[in-house]
Amino acid sequence: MSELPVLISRDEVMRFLQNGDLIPRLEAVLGKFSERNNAEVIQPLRTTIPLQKYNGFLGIMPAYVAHEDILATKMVSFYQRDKDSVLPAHQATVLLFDPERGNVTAVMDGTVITEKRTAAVSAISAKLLMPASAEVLCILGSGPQAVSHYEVFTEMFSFREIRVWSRRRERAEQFASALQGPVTVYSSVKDAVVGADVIITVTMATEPVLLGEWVKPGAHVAAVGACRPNWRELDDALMREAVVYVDSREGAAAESGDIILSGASVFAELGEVINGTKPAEREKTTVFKSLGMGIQDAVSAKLVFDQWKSQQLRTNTKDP
Ligand SMILES: NC(=O)C1=CN([C@@H]2O[C@H](COP(=O)(O)OP(=O)(O)OC[C@H]3O[C@@H](n4cnc5c(N)ncnc54)[C@H](O)[C@@H]3O)[C@@H](O)[C@H]2O)C=CC1
Ligand SMILES: O=C([O-])C1=[NH+]CCC1
Repeated sequence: MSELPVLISRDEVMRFLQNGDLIPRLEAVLGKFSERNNAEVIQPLRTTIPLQKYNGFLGIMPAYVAHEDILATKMVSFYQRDKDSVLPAHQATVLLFDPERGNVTAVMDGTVITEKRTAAVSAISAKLLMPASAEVLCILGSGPQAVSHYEVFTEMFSFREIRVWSRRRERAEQFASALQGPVTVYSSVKDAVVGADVIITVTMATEPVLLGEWVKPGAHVAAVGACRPNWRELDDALMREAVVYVDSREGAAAESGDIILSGASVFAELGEVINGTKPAEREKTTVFKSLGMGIQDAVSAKLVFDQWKSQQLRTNTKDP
């Protein structure tokens, strides 16, 4: 009989998942994924169940990463909430398996994993694609993804100015006052993005909020929202003018309204740039269209579990 799985809480995931450890693992697995060797990385397209009655979805994201021997599945629910709703938009759980025996070894909070690994992947895109002299960062949206993006972007890069816009100004103000450093709140998207070198879109919009005519030539856009084939965050002009990078070509072709509805062509996967098989067109306007991948959750969950086990070992050796 297999042992019962351990339960790893939100606070523990927060403590164990540090960007410095996470980013190299994400880069490695994105590179492996783009090699398209099915014996190395297996990640079917996300299965998404619509919950029409509640204006939401349940996404199921299994993955196997052979070089690290990680088998995991994330289940993530996401909802279009009313402006005044206090319910969270996203909640997730990750199951980590023993790939040899087939039993679940750990059940852990996946909400923090989703927040941190998504932001870390956007930071990898910026490291590769943003202009060399990027000074102004603009964040559109003020939810948990805005917070995790702010955290990793300020940890990894140094910006002279950071701007935020949100659908409700008071939410943007709350976001700005809860953070460590100075952030300027804008009431209009146009004013927020004009002149920005890096723009992160982390909204729940279903229609374009960011227009190409406002985007500075050579800027880098990390487009993180709009994960349904009929949802948009960016307009056709931006999608067609920019060099478009994605996390997964298959995922983008099936799920990204910004790509499907604009007819934009995908230039490369981030993993191809990491592998050196496609160039990073830093001097051009670039869009990284992120949708999220099960392999990103799998490597994050393994890192959390390894840290959890090390902590258990330290505690047990202290208390004979
Ligand atoms: N690419 C990826 O791997 C992942 C993407 N996401 C996506 O990132 C986005 C942000 O996630 P959270 O911060 O958790 O969401 P959230 O719902 O907590 O925050 C979303 C923000 O968008 C704003 N917003 C909502 N509807 C809008 C509209 N129609 N127009 C403009 N702004 C609007 C809200 O006011 C809020 O500031 C979502 O689209 C989510 O699905 C989330 C997880 C992973
Ligand atoms: O990768 C992910 O977990 C998600 N992408 C869009 C909504 C949730």
